[in-house]
Amino acid sequence: MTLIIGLTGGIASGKSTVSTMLKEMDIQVIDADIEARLAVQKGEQAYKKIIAEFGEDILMDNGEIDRKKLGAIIFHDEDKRQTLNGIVHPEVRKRMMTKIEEAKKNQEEIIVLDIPLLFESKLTYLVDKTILVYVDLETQLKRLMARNQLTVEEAKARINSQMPLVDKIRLADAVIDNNGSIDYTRKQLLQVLSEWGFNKANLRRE
Ligand SMILES: CC(C)(COP(=O)(O)OP(=O)(O)OC[C@H]1O[C@@H](n2cnc3c(N)ncnc32)[C@H](O)[C@@H]1O)[C@@H](O)C(=O)NCCC(=O)NCCS
Ligand SMILES: Nc1ncnc2c1ncn2[C@@H]1O[C@H](COP(=O)(O)OP(=O)(O)OP(=O)(O)O)[C@@H](O)[C@H]1O
Repeated sequence: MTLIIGLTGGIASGKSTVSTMLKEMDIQVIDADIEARLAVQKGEQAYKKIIAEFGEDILMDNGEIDRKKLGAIIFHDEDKRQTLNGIVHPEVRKRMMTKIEEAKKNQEEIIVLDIPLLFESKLTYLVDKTILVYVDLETQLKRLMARNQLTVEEAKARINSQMPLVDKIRLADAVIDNNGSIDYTRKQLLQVLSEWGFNKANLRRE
């Protein structure tokens, strides 16, 4: 039986940092952000629907969607965000389901679904266990501004478009505190996996 873990958090809380650690342990990670990018490439169904809703102004010269422009719109407008979600999320779900089926066929011990909006989008039915990567608001804001070179206002708009991280704590099976060092985060991850019956030895495929 494949154990399916849902890895979630908030924007810039450290999901990619944890998913890199998981990949280093040879665990397959399916990343919703990557699937969402693929789903809106030129020519895809979602691409066409986005242009129909948002107009050609959101395109770059090469015809691909200008993610910066679309982000500036949807992170400041709840209705438009819901419209975009309604177009993109079903495609992301389909793509993830296909990958889950493949991983199950390959008899993977564990697979991890990295889904930022796991709780907001009520996708927990896809997974057996959930891990929340938690940081406090101050750290989240600081790291998001630094990583994406955003102003305080831009960063706050993105954070406020998601369920507060503190509210996700009670919804998760395990919480990893990522306010500290990367090493401390790795230790907690190994601890959670070991509580669920996996250790370094049985994780690594020879
Ligand atoms: C708005 C878009 C174009 C911005 O692209 P950009 O390259 O700047 O950001 P990226 O896609 O890497 O997302 C970064 C983070 O933003 C947050 N985020 C993205 N979309 C949303 C959303 N609709 N609601 C809340 N948070 C979101 C997530 O934490 C995500 O990890 C893009 O995020 C998008 O198409 N979003 C809609 C699809 C979606 O919900 N993706 C998130 C997981 S399925
Ligand atoms: N423990 C840590 N100490 C210092 N910096 C960290 C730590 N964890 C993550 N970071 C940094 O914080 C930023 C956000 O981390 P990461 O990209 O892993 O978050 P994320 O949850 O995947 O973000 P998003 O969902 O927005 O893509 C990155 O610049 C990363 O290098």
